[in-house]
Amino acid sequence: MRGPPQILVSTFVVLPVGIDVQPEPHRFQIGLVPSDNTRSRVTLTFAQSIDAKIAGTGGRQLFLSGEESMKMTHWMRTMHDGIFIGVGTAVNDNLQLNGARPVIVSTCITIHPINRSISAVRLLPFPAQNTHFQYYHHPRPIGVGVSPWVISAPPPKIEGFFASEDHGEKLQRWEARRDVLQAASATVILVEPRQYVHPDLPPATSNLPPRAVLRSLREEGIHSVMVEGGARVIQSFLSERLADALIVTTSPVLGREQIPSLEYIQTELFGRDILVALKLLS
Ligand SMILES: NC(=O)C1=CN([C@@H]2O[C@H](COP(=O)(O)OP(=O)(O)OC[C@H]3O[C@@H](n4cnc5c(N)ncnc54)[C@H](O)[C@@H]3O)[C@@H](O)[C@H]2O)C=CC1
Ligand SMILES: Nc1nc(O)c(N)c(N[C@@H]2O[C@H](COP(=O)(O)O)[C@@H](O)[C@H]2O)n1
Repeated sequence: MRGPPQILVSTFVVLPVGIDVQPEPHRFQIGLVPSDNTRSRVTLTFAQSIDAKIAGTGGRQLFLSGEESMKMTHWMRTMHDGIFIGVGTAVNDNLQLNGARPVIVSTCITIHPINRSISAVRLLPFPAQNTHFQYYHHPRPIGVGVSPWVISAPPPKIEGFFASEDHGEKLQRWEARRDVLQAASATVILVEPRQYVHPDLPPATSNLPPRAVLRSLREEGIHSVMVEGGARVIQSFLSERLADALIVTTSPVLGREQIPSLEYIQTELFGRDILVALKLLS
């Protein structure tokens, strides 16, 4: 493939008049700076089935994209300064994330399976076994890894009715987890957690505030991020209207497992609609 696919050129690339598309990804400038230039620009992207699933039952990773659209996704990664995912995805998928600096958003504020772990080694399985870390430590011809950044916030001290008596312990666990990540080459970037509205109300969300996250990334020199998921990250970015562009791959499969197998027939564009034809196999 010579240069990025046309859809990415149309969406992102700003070229001076008369200049042809060049094959080196780093020569492209991402167009469309965000209106608020104190934060990184966001491309929100994910792959879904025709019944709008991005993951299988129990969060099982779905391999939705075909060869060509996965290549397109890899191209898109190289056109951004960072690839952004939630810790749910980092732990669930054995991802490579090649092409740009991976940025993982992770919080210890409320219960997450990772936070429940006691042992420092299990606090985040990501560094030890993940393919991306393996590339970083043992670069291979298919892609040299870049050490990941993890954005986090220490557990805040909650006062009032919902005060956590074990705050000291939680903080210690968070520090141990941070040390494990740093020892495995990750850079940990801190952001201010959300402020709770009232001390007598339970914390509404464990999420780190996306806008503050994007501001700190911009301060670190990340001008554009490709936000890949997972479900909760997509939801929180969309609900705060933090997407400058949206690229969605729709694959001709059904995500629901109880549906019998389907034979793929054809995909065709009708104007701006995508028509997918499938045959139900009895
Ligand atoms: N089809 C696709 O394109 C993709 C699918 N996936 C799938 O998504 C699933 C994982 O999704 P989730 O479990 O929802 O995890 P997630 O990857 O969305 O991570 C959520 C976690 O990130 C942390 N977080 C911190 N700040 C946050 C914020 N502002 N918004 C949201 N989360 C924040 C929290 O600890 C939260 O529990 C996996 O099954 C994975 O295979 C993931 C990426 C792409
Ligand atoms: N575009 C796309 N298509 C799919 O079918 C997917 N499952 C995903 N998921 C995202 O890509 C990551 C895995 O890709 P690499 O192994 O790094 O190439 C996965 O973790 C999700 O972020 N995306």
